[in-house]
Amino acid sequence: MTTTISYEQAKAYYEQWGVNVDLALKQLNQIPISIHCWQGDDISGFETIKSELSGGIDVTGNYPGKARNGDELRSDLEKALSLIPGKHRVNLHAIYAETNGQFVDRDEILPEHFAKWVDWAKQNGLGLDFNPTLFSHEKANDGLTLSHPDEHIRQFWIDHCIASRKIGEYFGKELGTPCLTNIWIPDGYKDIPSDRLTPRVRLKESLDTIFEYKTDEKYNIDAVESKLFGLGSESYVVGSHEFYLSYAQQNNKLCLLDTGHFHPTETISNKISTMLLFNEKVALHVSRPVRWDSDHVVILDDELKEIALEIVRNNAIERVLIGLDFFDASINRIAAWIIGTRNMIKALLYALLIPHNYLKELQEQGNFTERLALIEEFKTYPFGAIWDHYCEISNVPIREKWLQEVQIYEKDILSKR
Ligand SMILES: C[C@H](O)[C@H](O)[C@@H](O)C(=O)CO
Ligand SMILES: [Mn+2]
Repeated sequence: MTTTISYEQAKAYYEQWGVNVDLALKQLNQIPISIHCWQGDDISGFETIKSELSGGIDVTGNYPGKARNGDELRSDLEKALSLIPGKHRVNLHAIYAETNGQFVDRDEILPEHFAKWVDWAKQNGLGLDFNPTLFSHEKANDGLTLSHPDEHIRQFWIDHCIASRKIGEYFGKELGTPCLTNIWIPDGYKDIPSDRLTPRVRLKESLDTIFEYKTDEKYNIDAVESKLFGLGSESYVVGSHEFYLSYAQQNNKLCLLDTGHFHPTETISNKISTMLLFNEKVALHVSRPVRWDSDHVVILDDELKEIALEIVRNNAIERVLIGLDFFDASINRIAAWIIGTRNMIKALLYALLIPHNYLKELQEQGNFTERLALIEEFKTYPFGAIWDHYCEISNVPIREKWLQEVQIYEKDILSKR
């Protein structure tokens, strides 16, 4: 069934307001979303000595068919990518190194351990992003890494982060698109600390040492990700938002905002404009916190739309690097990727179809009645027909038709694992 007629009608509704729908679709097509590989295997990774998931994060659910190795994970990602419109990126963690069964500790990982990912990314026209993994390891068992009182443990994680940035640089060189290498650490305390400063002094020193090793920004971009609390670090997290906001500013690094890493009613949409005013770029981990940093699959809710509106109306499409960060093991993992990523793209399309200049003018004039009336009316404009058209011209299934393909893949592939 074609959607052309309803698309033309829908387009006319938006064009009345001066919205150039064809241009919006072109812009949308150029926004890469960095899709996190770890939804595909519940953040297990491929290390020869596997540790339990730690770091104050948790994956719940036991849906069958999770990827057990690189080939399976790449095949699952390919399936998901084939059902998502646009050209995107894949975000890896260090635990996804492939070492041919040899034990390689985290401080010794090398670009060659990611050669299969790079070959695959080349074949599929994808960019790669990267994260050192400072959890699920015996040297992170007490929940402390770069701020650890023991200098040998700190050094181990410093070496891991430097090794990771070299891998990021290798990705950027090989793939012709810079890799975002993002450092997140779990460090914190369950109970009220007697000293908040000393661990932060150590974290700052560790980061300074990590960044003393210079990478070429053409190939590798560094980011630091904050957090408010985790499981077991409810009272204090060393790498708080203020810590990294200040660190990133002072050291010309990107500050990464994860939507699940703030107080439950605090939104990151309200932070983007300020951060854009004082920083060249901002990075995001879009997730969905339900009561806590639960990393539920991203849905098309008000906050997601508001994030997209902030990116689009502030002309910041190239300045906000959008990554996803959710993990749900209670549903088909490929469907999880598709639902979350399609929702992120839908939110961006929604934002691209709003007459922002007119709404901004209304605000300047103090015409809050018309501002509210239009914002609300645009919510029920025929957005779905434009989305369907975008899927159609992108050669991916429209509406829920992608689900059949996932069900077939589940029957043929996942159920046999
Ligand atoms: C896998 C983690 O979600 C990730 O590294 C980090 O970005 C995070 O958000 C921890 O809560
Ligand atoms: Mn995150």
